[in-house]
Amino acid sequence: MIPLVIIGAGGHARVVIELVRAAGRFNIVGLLDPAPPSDRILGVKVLGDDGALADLRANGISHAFVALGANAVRQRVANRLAEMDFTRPCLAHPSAEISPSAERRAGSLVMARAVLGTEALLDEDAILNTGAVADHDVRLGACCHVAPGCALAGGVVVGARSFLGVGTSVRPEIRIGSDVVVGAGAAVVSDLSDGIRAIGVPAKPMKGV
Ligand SMILES: CC(=O)SCCNC(=O)CCNC(=O)[C@H](O)C(C)(C)COP(=O)(O)OP(=O)(O)OC[C@H]1O[C@@H](n2cnc3c(N)ncnc32)[C@H](O)[C@@H]1OP(=O)(O)O
Repeated sequence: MIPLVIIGAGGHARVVIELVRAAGRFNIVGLLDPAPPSDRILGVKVLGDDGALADLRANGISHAFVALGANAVRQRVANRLAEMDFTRPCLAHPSAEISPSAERRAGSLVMARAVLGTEALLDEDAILNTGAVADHDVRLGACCHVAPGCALAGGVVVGARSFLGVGTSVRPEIRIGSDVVVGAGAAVVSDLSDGIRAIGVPAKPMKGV
């Protein structure tokens, strides 16, 4: 078992802890969080905040995973880990369906019962959450988050740090830019440019944004 430190102690981190235990490859040595809800989360000790990273690295811990839901924050912490020469593993729940031709990059996460299809890409620190489907040739950008139950048809592209709310459906070949937010239950049937917040069926930009 490879020792692993997890950054984060919130709801997302709790799901990651259970996923790591189910996958069986890593031994969680502790969590780092500046304001944890308690000093133990699902039995894992909180060791301090990010300030503990240097000591952990010096003591031979080489693997770390960022379990923070906020996309921009996750990216910032992941960059710091990379600078400190930590390895960010790709994690996947054993019940996930990952095509042998799909590509996953450092720090990416595939939750329970999610599907990553043929020649799909899950870029660095991106999240494919519980039961979400990213079908063939989908490209999920760095630090994006596809929430539970989303359905992305073939060839969809999602840019860096974009967030697709729970149950979003996306038509084939659609391009969603970077830093986009799509509201829960939306149906995306036309391209969305960078920075847009969109809701509804069909998805339209939110008023005043
Ligand atoms: C494991 C996990 O839990 S992963 C996390 C999953 N989380 C999600 O899926 C959350 C997705 N978030 C949303 O859908 C949010 O509502 C957002 C981001 C789209 C908008 O949030 P806010 O900016 O706070 O919007 P707010 O709640 O103030 O609503 C503004 C208006 O938009 C409407 N609205 C908000 N979200 C939606 C939506 N998804 N679809 C349709 N209408 C919506 C509201 O009814 C409201 O309408 P009104 O002005 O007529 O009253």
